[in-house]
Amino acid sequence: MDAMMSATSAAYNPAAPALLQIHQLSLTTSSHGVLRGVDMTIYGGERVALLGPSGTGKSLLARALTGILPQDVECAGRITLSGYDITQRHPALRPSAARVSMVDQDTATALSPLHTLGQQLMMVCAGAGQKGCGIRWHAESLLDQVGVSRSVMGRYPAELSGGQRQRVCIALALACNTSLLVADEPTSALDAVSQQHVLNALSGAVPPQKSKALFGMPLLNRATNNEESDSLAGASITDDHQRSKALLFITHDLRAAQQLCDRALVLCDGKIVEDAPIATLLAAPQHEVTQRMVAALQCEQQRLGQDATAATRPLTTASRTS
Ligand SMILES: Nc1ncnc2c1ncn2[C@@H]1O[C@H](COP(=O)(O)OP(=O)(O)OP(=O)(O)O)[C@@H](O)[C@H]1O
Repeated sequence: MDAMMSATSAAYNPAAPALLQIHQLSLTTSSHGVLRGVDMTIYGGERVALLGPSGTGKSLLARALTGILPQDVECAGRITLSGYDITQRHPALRPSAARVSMVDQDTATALSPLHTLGQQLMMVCAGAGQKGCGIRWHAESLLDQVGVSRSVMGRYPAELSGGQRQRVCIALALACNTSLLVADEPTSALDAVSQQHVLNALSGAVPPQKSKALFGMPLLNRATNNEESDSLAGASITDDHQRSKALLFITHDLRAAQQLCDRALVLCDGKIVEDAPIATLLAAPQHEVTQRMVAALQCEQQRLGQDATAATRPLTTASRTS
């Protein structure tokens, strides 16, 4: 029994300071080292953009978080989520608090063409513990949340637009009720209007923290005085892990990152080379790769006649347009 427990339960450290902590993560394919000692931290309530040139390993990093890496990719280092060590741990072997939901660019891999969207959503809701009539009610309320009409419940994926399908995938991710949502280029195949709907849905999926004063403050610091931290946060560290959600948004679209995220990480040559609030990163990029990305954005904005130094406009509410 003990052996079975240790095979299926991830080691838990209730004093872990962050929601997600990646320490010296290295991913090596049969041909080369993709990640070489990545360190990164995400706190509960944060919306973090992961930027970087094509082929630098952003999607592989996302797969390492979900626990489903390609077989030929070797993994070293440590990943902790909600206090659990999830390094190379299959989702089925993780406690629910340490699972990651993923929204991909390609909705075809996430949705079955043979089942209605209602069937698929209700199946996930049931798997996540909803019961009886609550299953349909919960599925429909998730569609409301991502701004898709409840009428899609009886339709098949092929009957929806790409943007609607992507938002249903966000609803599916929400149904899983995980603490970390990873969205890997969810808007790159969409037109501008659909992109905005998807960004709104993601924004509603991981709302900003209630108390801005606590935003981004490491929980470890909050915990130095337990009484004070409890009254400040209204919760213990463990409660924080359980309640707060975070978003990792992988994108090449700096404008989308600017709208949605509070902070950005830049991945290049196997490492995080820049980690800054998104407004700081756009105003004063430090690494040459970031400088190139920001220069490209400014060129595009000038071409479109927009103000290249426009302030960040974080999204706070999801639209209800279908
Ligand atoms: N299953 C695999 N087996 C071997 N190599 C792989 C595998 N998947 C990805 N790679 C390699 O890993 C590297 C990183 O790929 P990845 O898709 O993570 O990059 P990315 O930063 O997400 O790129 P993009 O921004 O273009 O999506 C690439 O060199 C890619 O060829």
